[in-house]
Amino acid sequence: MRLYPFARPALPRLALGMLAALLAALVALAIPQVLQRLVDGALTRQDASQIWPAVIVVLVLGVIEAVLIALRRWFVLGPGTHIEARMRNALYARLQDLPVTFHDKWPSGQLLSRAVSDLNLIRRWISFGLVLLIVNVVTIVIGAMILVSMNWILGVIFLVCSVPLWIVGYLFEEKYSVVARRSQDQAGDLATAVEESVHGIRVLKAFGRGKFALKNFSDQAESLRGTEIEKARAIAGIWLWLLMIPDVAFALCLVAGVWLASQGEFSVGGLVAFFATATVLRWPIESVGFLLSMTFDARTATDRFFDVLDAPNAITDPEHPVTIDRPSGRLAFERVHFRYPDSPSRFPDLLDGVDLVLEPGETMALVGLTGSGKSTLTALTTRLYDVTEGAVTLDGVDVRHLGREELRRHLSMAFEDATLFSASVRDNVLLGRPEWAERSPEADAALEEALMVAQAGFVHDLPEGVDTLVGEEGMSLSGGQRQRIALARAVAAKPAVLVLDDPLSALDVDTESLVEAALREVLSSTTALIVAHRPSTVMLADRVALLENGRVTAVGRHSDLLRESEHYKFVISSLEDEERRESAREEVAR
Ligand SMILES: Nc1ncnc2c1ncn2[C@@H]1O[C@H](COP(=O)(O)OP(=O)(O)OP(=O)(O)O)[C@@H](O)[C@H]1O
Repeated sequence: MRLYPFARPALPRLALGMLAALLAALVALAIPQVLQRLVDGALTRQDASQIWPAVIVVLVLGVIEAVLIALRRWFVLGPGTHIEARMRNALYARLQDLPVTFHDKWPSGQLLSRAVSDLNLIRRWISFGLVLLIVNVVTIVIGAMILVSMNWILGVIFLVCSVPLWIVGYLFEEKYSVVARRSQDQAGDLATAVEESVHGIRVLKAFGRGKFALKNFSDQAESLRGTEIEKARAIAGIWLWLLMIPDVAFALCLVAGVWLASQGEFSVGGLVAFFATATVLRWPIESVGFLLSMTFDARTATDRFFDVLDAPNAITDPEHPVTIDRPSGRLAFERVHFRYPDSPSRFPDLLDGVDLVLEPGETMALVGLTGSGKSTLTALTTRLYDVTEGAVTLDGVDVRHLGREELRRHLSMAFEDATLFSASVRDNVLLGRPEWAERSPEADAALEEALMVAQAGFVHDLPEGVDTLVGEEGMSLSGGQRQRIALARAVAAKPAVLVLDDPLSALDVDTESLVEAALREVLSSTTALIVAHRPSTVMLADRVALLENGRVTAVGRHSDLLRESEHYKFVISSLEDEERRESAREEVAR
C-alpha cells in the first residue's frame, strides 16, 4: 500500500498486463475442456474425423495464450521501470532534504545499496512477481473450482493435498524475511566498505594497509556469502515441498480417478481433462514459492527504502517562512547552546551560551583551540545543524523562520573540505546561483570576478578552461586548487553573509596571502565570519572572537585582545608556531 503513490501513474498499464495474464490463464484452463470433448467425442462415435475441429480450436487457443503472455510482458515491463525511477527520485530528494545529523549516522554504502539494489528488487517484483502472484492465485482458485465441478471427490483430494503448501509458505516467510533483511543490510555494509576504500585509496596505499583493507572486505563478503547460502538453503527447502506436494496430490488423484472411471462415474475424456487442468495448475502452485520469496525480498527492500523516507527530519522549512528582501547582513548568536544528538548526556553542551553579534559589513575572525567548536558554530548559521537552545538570527530574524533556500541565498559558506562535483569548473563555481546556469555576460563577469578573488586563474590553463570537467569524473586537482574553486563558489553567490570555515588551509603561505589580499575587497562589502587557523587570516578581520570551553570569552580588535587575554595570546602564538613550521616545510619542499 505504501508503494501505491509511486505506482499510481503506472496502474493502467499494470492493470492491462494483469488482464492479459488473467485471460491467458483462462485460455489455458479452457484447453482441457476442449480436450475432454475431443476425447469423449472421438471415443464414443469411433470417428477419427471428429478430431479436427477440436484440434484447430486447441491450436488457436494455444496461439491466443502465447500472444496474451507476450502482451502481459510488454505491458508490465514499463511500469516497473517507471516506479523504480519515481522511487529513486524520491529517495534522492529525501537525501538532499535530510539533515546533516542523518548523514553523520548513515554509512554511504547503505544509502547506495538502497538506491540501486533495493530499488532493483522492487522493480523486478512489480514487473514480474506482483502480476504473476495475483494471476497465479486467481488461476489456482478458478482451477480449483473447475476441478471440484468436474468431480468433487477428486477436486477435494487435490485441494486438501495443496493445503500443506500454504502452511509451508507461511513458515517460509517467517524464516526467509529475517535472512533477506540481513542479506540486504550486509550488501549495504559491503558497498560502504568499497566506497570507503576507494575514497581512501591514497591513505591505504601510503600506509601499506591494502592487505588489511582486503582482509576486512573479504570478511564482510564472507558474511554476506554465508547469509546468501542460508537464503539459498531456505529457497531450496521450500522448492522441495513445492515440487513434492503436488506430486503426492497427483498420485492420489490418479488412483482415485482410475477407480472412479472403472466404476463408470467418470468418462475417460473427463479424466484426461481433470489431469490436464491439474497440470495447468501445477506451475502456478509451484511458482508461489519463488514468487513469495521475491515478494519478501521486495518487502524488505521496501522497508529499507522507507527507513530513509521516514527518517525524522528536524530541520525543515517553517510553515509560514519569513522573507528578507535585502538583508543588511547583521548576524547574531543569541545565548546559543548546542550538543550533537549522540553526545553522552553527562557531557556539557559543546556550545554553552554563545553570545556574539556581527554588525552589517563587519568581518569577524573566530579563533580557539582545536576542538573548541568553531566549525560547529559556523555550521549553525546555515542550519546544517539547529541550535539546541537560543537562536542564530539574520537581520533579527531567527534563521529557523526563513525558508532554507532563502537562507542559503543570503548566506553562503566555504569549508575546509572543498568538495567539487563532477561538472565543469564554471558549474561548480556558479552552483549557488542557478539563475546563471545559462551563459550570459553577467554570469561570465561574476565567474571571472569570483575566480580572481580566489586566485583561481589557473583554471584558464586547464585543457578546456572553465568548461573543464572536475570532480570525481574529471580532472584531478590539487587540494589547494580545489579549495580555491570552492572559495570562488562561496564568493560568486554574492551573499549578504559569507561564512568561511578555514577554506585556505591547503594553500601555501604565499598563495594564501594573495587570496587574502583579493578577499579584502569582497569582505568590505559583506558580513563575514571566518574561522582562522593562521595569524594572517586574523589580520583580515575587524574584530576577533575567542571561543573557549563552549563560550565566547573575548571579542575585540586583535591588538586589544593580545594585551587583555592570556588565553588569546596563547592561541595566537600556537597559530604562529604552526605557520612557522608550515613555512619551513614549504621552504624545504621548494
Ligand atoms: N558530526 C559530529 N558529531 C558528533 N560530534 C562532533 C561532530 N563534529 C564534531 N564533533 C565534535 O565536536 C567538537 C568540536 O568540533 P569542531 O569541529 O566544531 O571544532 P573546531 O574548533 O572547529 O576544531 P578544529 O580547529 O580542529 O577544526 C569535537 O570534540 C568533535 O569531536
